[in-house]
Amino acid sequence: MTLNFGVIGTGAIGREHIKRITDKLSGGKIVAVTDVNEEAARQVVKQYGLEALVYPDDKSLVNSENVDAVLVTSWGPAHEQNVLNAIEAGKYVFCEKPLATTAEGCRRIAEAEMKHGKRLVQVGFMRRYDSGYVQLKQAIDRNEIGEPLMVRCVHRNPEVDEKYTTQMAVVDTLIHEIDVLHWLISDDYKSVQVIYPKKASRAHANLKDPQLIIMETKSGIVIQAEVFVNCKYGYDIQCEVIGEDGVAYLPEPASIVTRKGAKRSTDILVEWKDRFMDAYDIELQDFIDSIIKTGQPNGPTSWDGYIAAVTADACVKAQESGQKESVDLEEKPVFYTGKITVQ
Ligand SMILES: NC(=O)c1ccc[n+]([C@@H]2O[C@H](COP(=O)([O-])OP(=O)(O)OC[C@H]3O[C@@H](n4cnc5c(N)ncnc54)[C@H](O)[C@@H]3O)[C@@H](O)[C@H]2O)c1
Ligand SMILES: O[C@H]1[C@H](O)[C@@H](O)[C@H](O)[C@@H](O)[C@H]1O
Repeated sequence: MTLNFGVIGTGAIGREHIKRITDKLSGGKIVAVTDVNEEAARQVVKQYGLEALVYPDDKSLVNSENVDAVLVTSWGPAHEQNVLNAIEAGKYVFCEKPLATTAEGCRRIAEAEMKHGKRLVQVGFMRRYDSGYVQLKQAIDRNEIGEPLMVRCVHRNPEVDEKYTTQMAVVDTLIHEIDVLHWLISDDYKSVQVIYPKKASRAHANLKDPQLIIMETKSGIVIQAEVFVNCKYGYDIQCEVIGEDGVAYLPEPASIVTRKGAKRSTDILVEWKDRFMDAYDIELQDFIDSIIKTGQPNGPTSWDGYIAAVTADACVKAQESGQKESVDLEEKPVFYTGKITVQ
């Protein structure tokens, strides 16, 4: 069986996913595309030689009989409606982060999915598929460093444009750590706090950058996460888990080491799409395979999207208040507690 995809949003990551489904992965085919900029969608069909129709809007694409699964790679504020339309049509959906820009929006998606009665949605939290994070989780789960006490992590981008706001440091960037860390340490967030260090001179006038976010979990683990989106030197993701008996580090991407001119050096990546290239491949292949084999997606759920959004909302509140803010999560519905096994 082939899973026929309709893509909403043919911008940067939309094109990346279209390329990987077409050229690298198995079991999926792009049959429909749409973008508010229709010309951009036409261009993508031409550029990648797709046998795909261009639809005038997301609703007509979602309702097309040819489309089995919808790939949502539009701007964040459009995601909620895109996903709700897909659920209403009974279609599978792979939605890039954020699932919705508010916790209420994620809740509405989870309600609609539960009402449908079967899992349809997977959220693009690709770090759970990154081999480095997977190894780190295995080390923690095998008790190799003892009980985790603290986590230190870094999320640095070389630069951002003028549209990037102080809030986006949380809802667009930290959201990856918010998702992957509670999965990594199998704990829930209790409170968050945001500290603004001295502002980087390269950050534009309205952007507070860098930011230090402190998150405390229910069991008392303290996480220090740095977001610095004008670091200039590269795209740098670091994570260090400090346990009772030892410390475990997220592996650095493989790179050759050179010795030259009295220096020993390794490269640092610059683009986000290169840093998690394999993880994007694996997450989308898992989406395709699990649907074909089990009739349901297997990866991060709408409820994971909801947890991330509630935590992000608390961080935004903390950005404004300067105080510690609580993370108030509803209890996970039974619908989202099971794990599907892909043979
Ligand atoms: N997982 C990751 O690491 C990762 C990386 C990059 C982007 N993203 C997420 O993917 C999404 C897209 O990001 P991007 O960098 O590709 O942005 P982008 O601006 O390059 O592309 C977005 C595209 O969506 C189109 N669009 C917007 N609203 C639409 C709508 N309602 N219907 C149809 N088309 C619409 C735009 O015209 C644009 O072509 C964002 O939510 C972003 O956070 C995730
Ligand atoms: O949308 C991008 C993407 O999610 C990257 O992984 C992150 O590093 C950037 O900060 C964000 O703007």
